[in-house]
Amino acid sequence: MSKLKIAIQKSGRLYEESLQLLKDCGISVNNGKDQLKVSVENFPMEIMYLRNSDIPQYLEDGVVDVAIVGENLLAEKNKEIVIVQQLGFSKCRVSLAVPKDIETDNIQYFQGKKIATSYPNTLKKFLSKNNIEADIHVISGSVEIAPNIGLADGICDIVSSGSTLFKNGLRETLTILKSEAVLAKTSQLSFEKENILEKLLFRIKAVLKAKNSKYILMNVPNEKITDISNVLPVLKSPTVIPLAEAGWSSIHSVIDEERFWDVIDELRENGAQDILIIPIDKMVI
Ligand SMILES: Nc1ncnc2c1ncn2[C@@H]1O[C@H](COP(=O)(O)OP(=O)(O)OP(=O)(O)O)[C@@H](O)[C@H]1O
Ligand SMILES: O=P(O)(O)OC[C@H]1O[C@H](OP(=O)(O)OP(=O)(O)O)[C@H](O)[C@@H]1O
Ligand SMILES: [Mg+2]
Repeated sequence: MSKLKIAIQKSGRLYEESLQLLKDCGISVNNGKDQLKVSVENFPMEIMYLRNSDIPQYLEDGVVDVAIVGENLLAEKNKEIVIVQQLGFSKCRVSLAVPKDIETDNIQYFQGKKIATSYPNTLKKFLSKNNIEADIHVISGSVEIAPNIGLADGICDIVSSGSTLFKNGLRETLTILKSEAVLAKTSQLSFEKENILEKLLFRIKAVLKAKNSKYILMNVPNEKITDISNVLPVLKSPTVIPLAEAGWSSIHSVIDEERFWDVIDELRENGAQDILIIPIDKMVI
């Protein structure tokens, strides 16, 4: 029987959440120490631990079938790879930055300048789209140090919280692209493997949907049930259960994580009491 070969990062920014996602999908991973290839007992899958930067090539060659990788890296390597699902973690951006005493955010600043980066293709594409000619200096890490040691006038690198830029006296000026972890696949997957991928994707979607939603329940006077139901963004219609105390009901529903503070204010204004918000483990709709 076929097994889907999935690559995840061996160590680094993507490792923990990639592994956690697979575990949340019910895939039991028995990590042997320093084992780079692990088989899974309860799902037709084999896991390979690889360097993030090597993954696009392995995907293009079909050495691995699918992988969890940074979207920015796929943009940089520009290979024949299909993004199957955005995963919502390791969010960052690839940006240009300059020493903090340079006041302009104008891209013209970079005309004829030297820029250090680990993402030369992304940078080249962006500069040529904006008719800027610059001298690109490729380094593989610690890019933020380059202006301080006289290696470059600016940098192009990953920014997340911005603290690395700040600590190195730099300032973000222009964002080139936004990135998050994605599930990507090789362009030549067999029918059998596509089926396994479908099953995996079904589970991933249930996990992601649950992560972004909360179960909400509250007590409501019966005459307010309609008002409250109109406020709640529901899947179908809310569940209404009578309480032992006459004239009161308990309303249950699901709301988006992002919206719940706004909704809670409206619910209270409409007479809801004893509001509970509970995390959801999986959500299949
Ligand atoms: N500070 C950050 N915050 C959030 N996401 C990040 C951050 N830095 C990197 N990433 C994302 O995580 C991915 C992996 O980054 P990481 O630094 O762990 O590995 P790497 O240096 O690209 O690779 P390798 O595994 O080849 O050593 C990046 O491609 C990017 O998408
Ligand atoms: O905006 P921040 O939250 O400070 O994050 C940005 C930093 O994170 C990444 O480096 P990482 O720590 O992964 O080290 P690396 O260069 O060794 O990959 C990236 O290359 C930046 O240097
Ligand atoms: Mg890094």
